[in-house]
Amino acid sequence: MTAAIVFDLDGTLVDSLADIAAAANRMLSDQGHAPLPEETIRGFVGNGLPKLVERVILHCGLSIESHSELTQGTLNHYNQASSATTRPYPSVKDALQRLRAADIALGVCTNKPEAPARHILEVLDLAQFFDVVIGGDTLKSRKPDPAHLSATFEALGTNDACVFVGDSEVDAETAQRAQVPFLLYSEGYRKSPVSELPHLASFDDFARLPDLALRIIGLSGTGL
Ligand SMILES: O=C(O)COP(=O)(O)O
Ligand SMILES: [Mg+2]
Repeated sequence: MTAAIVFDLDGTLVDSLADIAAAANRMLSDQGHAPLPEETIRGFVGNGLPKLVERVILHCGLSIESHSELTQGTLNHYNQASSATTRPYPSVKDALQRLRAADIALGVCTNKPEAPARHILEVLDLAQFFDVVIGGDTLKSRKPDPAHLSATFEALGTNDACVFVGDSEVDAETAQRAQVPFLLYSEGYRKSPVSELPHLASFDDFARLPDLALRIIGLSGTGL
């Protein structure tokens, strides 16, 4: 049996909001539209780039007919500067190191397109920890479809002793539908109070994650 932990990316492993907002605002600028505040765009993150662009279009009163073109335009901008300011949250790297040292297989299940997801993990020196990265455009399914998460665990070669770690309503729903224990990182892009999201435990500091996760998957660790 291989124990495995799968992580969400945006708002969980990395704080990527400023680069996402910059790409959306460059697309808006191409359309002659004023930029949106980062806080507004924060509320649009979670269901992947096409959905984010759809939310921007509706918010700004642009034509939904141009959805494909504006999604491609936003992705082009994002691919040019996806790691300009994006950084791991504090203690993420140490936590991943500890989990790998405990022989846990690690994967990423993100709604971000796979290419920028892999790029960010490389640039931030996090790619080394992950055997599997499945993006929002890798499969036909994406979170909250539980198939996206199940496929990530299957690719890691396990369907036992699993934990999913994420930051959002979408992640909580995905875990619930896939029947995987869910750990909620409370410092990401969630819109509702922690108490309204189904989760086994929450944490606000990655220094706490290894003990928490190891205890849940029954290996060791010291306390929830
Ligand atoms: O791209 C998004 O909308 C969210 O990405 P995430 O699944 O890594 O949080
Ligand atoms: Mg997220």
